Amino acid sequence: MAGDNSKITIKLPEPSLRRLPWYLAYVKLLKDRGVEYVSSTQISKDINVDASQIAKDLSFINISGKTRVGYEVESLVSVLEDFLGFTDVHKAVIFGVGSLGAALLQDSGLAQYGMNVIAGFDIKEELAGTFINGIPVYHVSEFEERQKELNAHIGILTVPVERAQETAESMIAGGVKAIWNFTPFRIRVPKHIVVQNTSIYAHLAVMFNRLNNLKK
Ligand SMILES: NC(=O)c1ccc[n+]([C@@H]2O[C@H](COP(=O)([O-])OP(=O)(O)OC[C@H]3O[C@@H](n4cnc5c(N)ncnc54)[C@H](O)[C@@H]3O)[C@@H](O)[C@H]2O)c1
Repeated sequence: MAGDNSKITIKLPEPSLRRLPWYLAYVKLLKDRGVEYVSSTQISKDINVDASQIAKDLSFINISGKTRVGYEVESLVSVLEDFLGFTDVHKAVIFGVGSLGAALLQDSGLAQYGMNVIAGFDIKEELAGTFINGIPVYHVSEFEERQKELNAHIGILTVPVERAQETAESMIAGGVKAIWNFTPFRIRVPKHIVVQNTSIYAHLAVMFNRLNNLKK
């Protein structure tokens, strides 16, 4: 059953936290198909994660299955979305509106996961005053002033690697509390700032490595 204290108050292990969005994507599909209940065994079969692991992961959030029928799909969707913070609106700004930054501005998928990108900032004068996907792009020099109204707590970092540290610092000076870092640079930040490094290339290395192991 869904409870009302399902927000992130519990500290669950990171591997479990990483699996929760998979469960969510899967149960959302079931919901769209009109399925009412799902068991951990069924989830396990379809997404290839051990059933006992699923039951354990879901025990961290405030939902329990019913004997024989399993979890109620609709409440599982809403409890997972709520727990993962996808129903909150996190306001974000993007620094570096180049090929990656502009692609992220185009991505409507972020909003579905609770990330509302409200502005882009770049050093290129010609980008200032333009809009991508309806989102305004400003010159970086305007950040502090704009931030008074934007009040974004998340900064998405897509500047060239050699600009990463200084840009992270100006984001923090402007009130950003969490940085989603797409650059390959390991930025240094004060302890209270959350940093999430994301690289599609890091996943490539894992894939290549597994592929090579297959050949042996
Ligand atoms: N994590 C990933 O999976 C992934 C994938 C592709 C690229 N990247 C990284 O993302 C970054 C951007 O890549 P790209 O291909 O979009 O580059 P790009 O050159 O197309 O875009 C970079 C943009 O940043 C702007 N910029 C430069 N200095 C700035 C500053 N101080 N403040 C604000 N904007 C500034 C530039 O004017 C440009 O528009 C690079 O660090 C790259 O290594 C990461």
